[in-house]
Amino acid sequence: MLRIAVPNKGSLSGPAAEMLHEAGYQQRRESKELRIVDPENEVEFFYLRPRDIAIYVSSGRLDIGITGRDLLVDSGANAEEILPLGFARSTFRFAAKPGAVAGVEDLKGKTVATSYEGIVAKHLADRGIDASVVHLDGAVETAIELGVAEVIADVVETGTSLRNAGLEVFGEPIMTSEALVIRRTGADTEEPKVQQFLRRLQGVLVARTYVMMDYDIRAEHLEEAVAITPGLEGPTVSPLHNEGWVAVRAMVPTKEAQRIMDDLYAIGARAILTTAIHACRL
Ligand SMILES: Nc1ncnc2c1ncn2[C@@H]1O[C@H](COP(=O)(O)OP(=O)(O)OP(=O)(O)O)[C@@H](O)[C@H]1O
Ligand SMILES: O=P(O)(O)OC[C@H]1O[C@H](OP(=O)(O)OP(=O)(O)O)[C@H](O)[C@@H]1O
Ligand SMILES: [Mg+2]
Repeated sequence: MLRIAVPNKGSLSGPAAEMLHEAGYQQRRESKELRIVDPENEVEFFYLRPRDIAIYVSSGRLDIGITGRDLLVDSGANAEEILPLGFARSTFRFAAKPGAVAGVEDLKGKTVATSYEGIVAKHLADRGIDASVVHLDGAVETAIELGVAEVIADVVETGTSLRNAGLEVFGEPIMTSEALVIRRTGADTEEPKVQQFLRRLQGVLVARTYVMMDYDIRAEHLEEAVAITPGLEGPTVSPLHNEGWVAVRAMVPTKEAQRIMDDLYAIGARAILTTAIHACRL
């Protein structure tokens, strides 16, 4: 039975459970449940604190975990990312009162508050900057107002929390993060059960990012049309009853669907339709 760690709280937990559900796995019904068995898929899910997941996976007791890249790096655990999942996207950045700090080189002798001590201490050490790091559990933005630190390093998504606290980012992002599937470093990812799990999640990712596009076009414009919609392995082309015309079917990225429809229309395609993909195995 495959043993998988899933975040039990915070920004990762809802989207992770939703993705697993879309991939056909049973998920817990109550937020207090700490583990469930999905006998049909031969998987056991453990609901753990996101921060602890890399540690469990590195111990080898759990086969796979879902966590954030920033949490993985911060933990220093012996685990590696095997599939990025595209949600909980964020950057990790320094911030301070406007004008208080010119750049990272200015941090010498200052105090930095953060919940990600591992990332910050390494970032400073790599640059030979001697600054103090204070660990706080959360709501780090308030640390400056309350005099605990001059600088913070925290997760930034929209920047709203920083703005509300009257703070500004400075320097380059320390890292960019998103949710990941992780595995113990060096563990065999070719194992059939692991591969099946990854293929299912990849199916969800593809279904979320692609739509199926169908259209009719005169055969003499087919090559031009195929250049616009190359599909994954190549589009399906079928003859139409109406001589001189063909029907084309190809997957296209959802974000580009409207632009692609305009381009196809411009070269003479008609009856251009898109349909959602509910599940897929590439
Ligand atoms: N506002 C956000 N937008 C996107 N991702 C976020 C956001 N806040 C946290 N994350 C990501 O979620 C993960 C942190 O999960 P965790 O559950 O510890 O934090 P949280 O969502 O801040 O929850 P908590 O309420 O426990 O602080 C990290 O990978 C982080 O990058
Ligand atoms: O840039 P934004 O869109 O504002 O998002 C970033 C904020 O979201 C998270 O906070 P959370 O609500 O989890 O509280 P926490 O600081 O206590 O973890 C994170 O720690 C930032 O504070
Ligand atoms: Mg938080």
